[in-house]
Amino acid sequence: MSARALVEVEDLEVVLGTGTHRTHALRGVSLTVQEGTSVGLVGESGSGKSTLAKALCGEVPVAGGTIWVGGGEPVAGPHRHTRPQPTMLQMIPQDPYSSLDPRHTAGQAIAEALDPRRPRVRRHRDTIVEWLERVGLPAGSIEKYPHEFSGGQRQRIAIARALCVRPRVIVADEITSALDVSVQAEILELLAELRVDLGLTMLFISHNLAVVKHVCDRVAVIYHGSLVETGDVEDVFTRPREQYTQRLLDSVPGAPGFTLEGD
Ligand SMILES: Nc1ncnc2c1ncn2[C@@H]1O[C@H](COP(=O)(O)OP(=O)(O)OP(=O)(O)O)[C@@H](O)[C@H]1O
Repeated sequence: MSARALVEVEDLEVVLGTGTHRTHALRGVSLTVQEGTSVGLVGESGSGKSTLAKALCGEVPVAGGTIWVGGGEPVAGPHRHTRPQPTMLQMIPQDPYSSLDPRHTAGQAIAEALDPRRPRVRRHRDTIVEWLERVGLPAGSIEKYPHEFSGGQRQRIAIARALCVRPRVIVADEITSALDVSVQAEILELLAELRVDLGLTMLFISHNLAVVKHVCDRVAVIYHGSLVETGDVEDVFTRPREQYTQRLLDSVPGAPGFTLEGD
């Protein structure tokens, strides 16, 4: 693992399902995420983006290859399958409607992340309020239940839950796809601010190339389970080397030179 790499994936193979539903979801994937950078992962639906995110979090079995998160021993590799330390890597879930337990208040949700063995709101009140405010929610949100929040507010709670343990790496898998277009930009703006404040390293998965261009320094293009092109986001999007990347860029309305609103 190179000196500043926080995530390193080497020759990763993932096979999902059984029998006729068996899919070779990742084939020989190698990827490095350097500390402090934001790497976008793009590719069409079914190309393997979520599978790679899950493999990093230890949520799918690895059939071959090795994953390191934060150096030291690999988290996944031959005869080894563990989850990264919560303080090393956290995932922000895609759907804030299903990721929060409807029976738990926002305060409880954050307390569970902070202290899974003793998730007492009273004990962690100050830290919980600090995180609620940091993600743009009032302190009074601590007593409220998920159904009392909008989708965007729920995603703010999910972000607070992921970041309150101060992970060094964040995996964000389509974190705005379940939200109204009007709040998507607000959530991305919040994530960008927190990333700078906390010096986070990020793997950012999105089918929206304009958003990736806005949020990421580097990009990796995945096609049928294999990485076909990796590089500086500006270079790859303006001078793609691979035909598949060009096709992906051509599928964006208005490409080339596509922009995000306000970009
Ligand atoms: N549990 C499973 N069993 C069998 N095949 C699966 C399973 N989960 C995913 N797959 C298959 O693995 C491949 C990669 O899926 P994955 O969800 O990683 O793609 P994706 O790029 O994230 O797609 P999307 O953009 O639609 O979320 C797809 O062919 C998918 O059908």
